[in-house]
Amino acid sequence: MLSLRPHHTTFPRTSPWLRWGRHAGAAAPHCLSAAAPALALETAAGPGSVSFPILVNGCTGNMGLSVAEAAVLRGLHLVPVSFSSREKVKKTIQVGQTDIRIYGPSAREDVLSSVADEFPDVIVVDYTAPDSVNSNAELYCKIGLPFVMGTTGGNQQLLYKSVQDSKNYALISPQMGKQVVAFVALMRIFAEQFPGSFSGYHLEVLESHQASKKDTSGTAKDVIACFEKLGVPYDMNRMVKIRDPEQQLEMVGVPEEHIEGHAFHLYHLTSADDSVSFEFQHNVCGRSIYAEGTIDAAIFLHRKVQSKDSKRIYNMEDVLREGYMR
Ligand SMILES: NC(=O)C1=CN([C@@H]2O[C@H](COP(=O)(O)OP(=O)(O)OC[C@H]3O[C@@H](n4cnc5c(N)ncnc54)[C@H](OP(=O)(O)O)[C@@H]3O)[C@@H](O)[C@H]2O)C=CC1
Ligand SMILES: O=C(O)C1=N[C@H](C(=O)O)C[C@H](O)C1
Repeated sequence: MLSLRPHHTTFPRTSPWLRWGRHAGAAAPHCLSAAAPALALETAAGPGSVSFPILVNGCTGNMGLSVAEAAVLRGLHLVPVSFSSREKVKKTIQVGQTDIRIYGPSAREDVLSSVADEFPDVIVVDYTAPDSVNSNAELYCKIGLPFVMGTTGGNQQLLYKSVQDSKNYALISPQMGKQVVAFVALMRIFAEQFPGSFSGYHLEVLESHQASKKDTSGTAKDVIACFEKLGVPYDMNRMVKIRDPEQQLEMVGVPEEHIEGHAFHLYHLTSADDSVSFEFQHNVCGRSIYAEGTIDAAIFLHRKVQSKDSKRIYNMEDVLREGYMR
């Protein structure tokens, strides 16, 4: 059975990708082709450690909740509000000692304006859904709330334009896992140093995520852009996106306990005459790598805002370059 487990150590006689393609590729599913907020804050900051208010949008979801929990553990003040795409949501979510009240879309602007007044040094973190990236970002920019955008998708060009035009501060990255960010940076440098060096090669890309993931991997798109600079054209429609839990267990080798939260990526390059092949993988189980990276990103952005840095838009590579790699 094909296994792409992260700790896979034996060198396969044929590449996992080829075996996968032969047995599974054809069957792979083409899943994608208002009221003022309560102000009680929680902090566990020790003496000397940095602390500031953080508002996590998307706390009803997996990443939002993980980031809120990580924020409390890192001693940040969790602002007790978050939002939902649903109007009729009457809900609070408990994170540590804090009850986070969930508001519907129509309350967003009033609640966020109150937050901006009450917590002038707040950093917003967004882990919502691809179709809310642009409207959320526009609102943060309108109110002047610095934000970390972890949500993937949306119109990325428009996202950058909204921040540029408003002169707001933002850190935007489809990948917050610092070691994965370092890998993508390496691929970018590789492509810049040796453009066209893989001309004539053929690329196959596979990504597997939990069934609830709505979009194509934003990280895979960034890595593919590097392969294109290396001389390998790629049609995004060819990407194999696995969202079916059974296939993930049996063919991808995702551990059962991580079917609901994993991100496995495989890039396979073959020379025109099939005599040479390269393979790159990054396989993540769970979400802690992203939650930790997001808190580092928020701390980084908070420092930039406080120091009134002239640069306003950042990514995770900026965070790593300033010493947050660990
Ligand atoms: N940058 C990175 O490193 C990572 C990025 N991601 C990205 O983060 C995003 C979220 O992922 P994940 O947490 O797994 O997804 P989930 O589906 O688990 O959670 C998303 C949550 O967003 C809420 N939501 C949807 N629309 C809105 C809106 N307009 N305003 C406020 N809340 C909204 C939904 O709640 P409701 O139904 O109540 O509206 C839902 O609970 C995805 O784009 C994913 O690709 C994920 C992991 C790492
Ligand atoms: O939705 C996810 O889970 C993930 N999304 C990000 C992406 O689309 O690149 C990062 C990681 O793959 C997990």
